[in-house]
Amino acid sequence: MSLPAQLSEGLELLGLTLSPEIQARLLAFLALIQKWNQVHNLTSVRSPETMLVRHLLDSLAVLPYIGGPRIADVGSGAGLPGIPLALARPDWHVALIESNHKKAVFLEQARIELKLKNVEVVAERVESFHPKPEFDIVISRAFSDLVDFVRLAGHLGLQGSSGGMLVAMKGIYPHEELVQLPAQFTVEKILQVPVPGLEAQRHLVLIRRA
Ligand SMILES: C[S@@+](CC[C@H](N)C(=O)[O-])C[C@H]1O[C@@H](n2cnc3c(N)ncnc32)[C@H](O)[C@@H]1O
Repeated sequence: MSLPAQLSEGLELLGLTLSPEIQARLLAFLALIQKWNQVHNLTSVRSPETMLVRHLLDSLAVLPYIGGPRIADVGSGAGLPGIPLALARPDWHVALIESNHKKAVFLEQARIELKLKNVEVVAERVESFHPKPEFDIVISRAFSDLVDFVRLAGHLGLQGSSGGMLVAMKGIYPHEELVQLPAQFTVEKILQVPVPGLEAQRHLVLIRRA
């Protein structure tokens, strides 16, 4: 199956309707990661078909469970899940927070090449970033355990009265990490999210201030 056909089938299975133009831009993002991967090690995933599942569909699978309009992607790496979310929801503002210089340069290049007007690249450590207003959703994938996530990034969305939420994208159900969560945070929901073509499990942990 061609890559565009694989993407449109995956989106259909996720129940997402994205225009042909947005689908083409999602594939352009994958092509950009592949190009940079030849020189810089942005991701260990090499095949475009596997990247499509593990990077695009996995990122987009969270869409039904989150709302905008202000999203922070903590430890964004190659822009995951932030860039697919920004492409799929042009009316949201997405901040990609990444402390590694080489990866932040890639993110800036992706922002320019993909003409992502709704993306901001924050090339610093998340704990030093104190934006106003806060974010509605603070999301991370493969960033840290839950305790460090709330410790380092909680201030981005849970300080004020805005009712922000932290969303951790986890693999298997994170029993041990949940037990260690400080009492000032409460787990609102844990959802098992199916990702088309992904064998591994994906859980979303939704956290609010207690
Ligand atoms: C394992 S990668 C995950 C990247 C991406 N989220 C993904 O799922 O492919 C974790 C990223 O977090 C970044 N990172 C680690 N500590 C950070 C911090 N304190 N502030 C911002 N970024 C950080 C690292 O540079 C790295 O790119």
